[in-house]
Amino acid sequence: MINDAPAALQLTALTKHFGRPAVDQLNLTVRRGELYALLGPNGAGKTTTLRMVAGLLAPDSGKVEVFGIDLAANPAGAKQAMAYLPDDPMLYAKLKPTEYLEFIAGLWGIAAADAEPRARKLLDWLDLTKHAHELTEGFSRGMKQKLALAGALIHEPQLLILDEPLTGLDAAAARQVKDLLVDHVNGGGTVILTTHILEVAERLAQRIGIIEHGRLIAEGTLDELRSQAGAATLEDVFLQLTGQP
Ligand SMILES: Nc1ncnc2c1ncn2[C@@H]1O[C@H](COP(=O)(O)OP(=O)(O)OP(=O)(O)O)[C@@H](O)[C@H]1O
Repeated sequence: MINDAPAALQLTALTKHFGRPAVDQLNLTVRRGELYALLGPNGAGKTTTLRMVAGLLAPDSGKVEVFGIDLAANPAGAKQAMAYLPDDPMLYAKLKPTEYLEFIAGLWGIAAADAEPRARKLLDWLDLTKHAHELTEGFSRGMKQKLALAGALIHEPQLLILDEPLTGLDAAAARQVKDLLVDHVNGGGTVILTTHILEVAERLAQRIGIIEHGRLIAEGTLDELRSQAGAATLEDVFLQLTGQP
């Protein structure tokens, strides 16, 4: 049962101000084996939250724990267990996908003999094998997004943290990425993602959190959210809770 599973990610009173609060005393738990969708209007604090979880932005206060490891006390240990895919991933234009993945694997200290089959499997999975020998500078946005995802997965992290992973992907690419995420969770892994595509949250997430002004204003399964709000669809729940017309 997911509800009884230990926490993969635990945020306690996480806070970040940029002049005004972007993330405000945020408490959030994602259980092991869960796909958790974090929704919120523009500027709600989703990306700021994920960047703090990934260790790219220091919180003003509060705590991030990844599988019980305190990110501030043991950043290397916490980061080993997770992967972060930003919404505008950076690739190296002059590398080919295989070279890129081997380079990232090298940063994680993965031996070439282990990295090579993993890279091959990921490229295959994301339908990039036919582009394996092309420079990434010629890649479309969707191809770059998929390669960045492969790079995030190369060290076989248990926790995937994904900021808008499906934006800009065509239907086939979106399906590949969704299948990969579902597969990760079915294999015992954990995913937290942000999305503005409510259908993605409805179809993929075991639990959904809605954040506004840096605070969690609702959380639950799709059915729980619908019945709490007395609304028929997630879109109705979302617009009702975030006070949008
Ligand atoms: N580096 C920064 N400097 C100043 N303000 C920032 C910075 N990063 C984020 N903010 C502010 O923090 C707030 C939260 O932004 P954040 O990007 O986390 O929102 P979001 O929920 O991811 O929004 P979106 O859905 O539009 O991507 C916003 O008011 C934003 O302007």
